Amino acid sequence: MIHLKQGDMLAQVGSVIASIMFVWAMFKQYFPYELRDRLEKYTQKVFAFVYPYIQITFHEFTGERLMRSEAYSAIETYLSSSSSMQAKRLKAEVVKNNQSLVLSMDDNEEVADEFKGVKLWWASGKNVFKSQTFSFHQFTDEKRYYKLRFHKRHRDLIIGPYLNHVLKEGRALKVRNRQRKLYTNSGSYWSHVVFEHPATFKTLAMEPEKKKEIIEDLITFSQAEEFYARIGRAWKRGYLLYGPPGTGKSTMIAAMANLLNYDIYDLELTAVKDNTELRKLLIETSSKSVVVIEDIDCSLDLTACGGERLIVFTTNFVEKLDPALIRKGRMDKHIELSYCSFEAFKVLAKNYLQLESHHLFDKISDLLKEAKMTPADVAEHLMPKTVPWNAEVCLESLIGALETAKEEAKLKAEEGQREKESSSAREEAKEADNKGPISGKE
Ligand SMILES: Nc1ncnc2c1ncn2[C@@H]1O[C@H](COP(=O)(O)OP(=O)(O)OP(=O)(O)O)[C@@H](O)[C@H]1O
Ligand SMILES: [Mg+2]
Repeated sequence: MIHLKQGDMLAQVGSVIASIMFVWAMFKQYFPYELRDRLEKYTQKVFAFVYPYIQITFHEFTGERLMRSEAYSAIETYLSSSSSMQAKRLKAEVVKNNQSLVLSMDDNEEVADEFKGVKLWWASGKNVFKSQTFSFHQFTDEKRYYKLRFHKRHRDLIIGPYLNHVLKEGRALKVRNRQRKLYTNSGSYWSHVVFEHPATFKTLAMEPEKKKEIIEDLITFSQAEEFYARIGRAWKRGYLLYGPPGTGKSTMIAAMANLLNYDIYDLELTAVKDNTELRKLLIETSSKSVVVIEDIDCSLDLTACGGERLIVFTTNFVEKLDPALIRKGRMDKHIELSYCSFEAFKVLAKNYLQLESHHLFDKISDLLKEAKMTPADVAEHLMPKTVPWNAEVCLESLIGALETAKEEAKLKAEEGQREKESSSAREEAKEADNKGPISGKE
């Protein structure tokens, strides 16, 4: 209703203006210059009083090559949040691989916005051009735009802080809505697929304290653009994830990317010929991304890529890595992923079995202290095995496997002990042998 009224009012103002223009043209022909000049100034004042609004138009396509304007698309995204509440006609677009729907206002709609107590209006519209290229081919060209209208007394607030706020919010929303990508390299070229990994920190089996610390570190990094600029360091952070196979290193990388809404570049070093190729690949990575280098075993020059990147290395054998490679600055944060603890088991039990407690938990807690089992193996026992599904069967199966693992570990330890004893006995006998003939000679 409000929008219609505003439209009517504008139409009326328009016809009044047209009449004034006509009378003014007649007047200019018949009256002396001084009088005209004074009257012109006066009418401008009256005009500004009658219509005290400023309008700014943002066209969809700009520049000589008619590129889609970044400002237009940021405004479109920004308005999508308020327009879905206010506008009556909306356009729908599906993003994030058919998972979410983004609504934006349709042509010739108007929505109001408020900034620091000041009200302003955004209207969408389009110009339609018809062009005849061939005798029987007619093209219709539509050029869309947004028009921002506000009272002229708020000029400074709107042109400066408000428009900055709109562009910033719009870009941030776009990042949140975008479909993320998983890049892999074959040789020195990246190719990508849609990145859709369900892992989150919530489902990652790990001690809650350790998890919290990592999440805080990641979020602090992602918000630290100004800090890095101030201290004069590139906005990058290196993580080293180490631990045996199946302890969740790759899962954690997916959870990191999901937490920060970053793309993933999975760098396959064996496919890279030399440093020039490596540099090319790194330069081509985009910001807001995790560059992953799995099973790192050699030093690398990673100075080539720009800011807002996490670089994550993984290894199964941290003790074999060159200390120069893992020093802070290259790998700022070292995270150990290890065999399943009871805390980590509880996360898995909650995710897989929706169990917070169970009478078998105490037994499992004791067994996990004595038997080493990776979260991947524990998770395997918690997968549904019977129809109907039964949590106790899963827990019993895990207990059985833990007991076997404990037994094996015990046997291995005993065997190790026996080996040690027999080798020291051999050493002693050898020593005695060596001593024997010498003492005989004496
Ligand atoms: N900490 C964990 N939390 C939740 N699930 C886990 C965890 N660790 C392993 N898993 C499960 O086990 C599977 C294998 O784990 P993942 O690939 O992350 O191990 P990894 O440490 O990267 O092993 P590798 O050293 O062989 O690359 C995952 O798909 C996941 O389902
Ligand atoms: Mg892995």
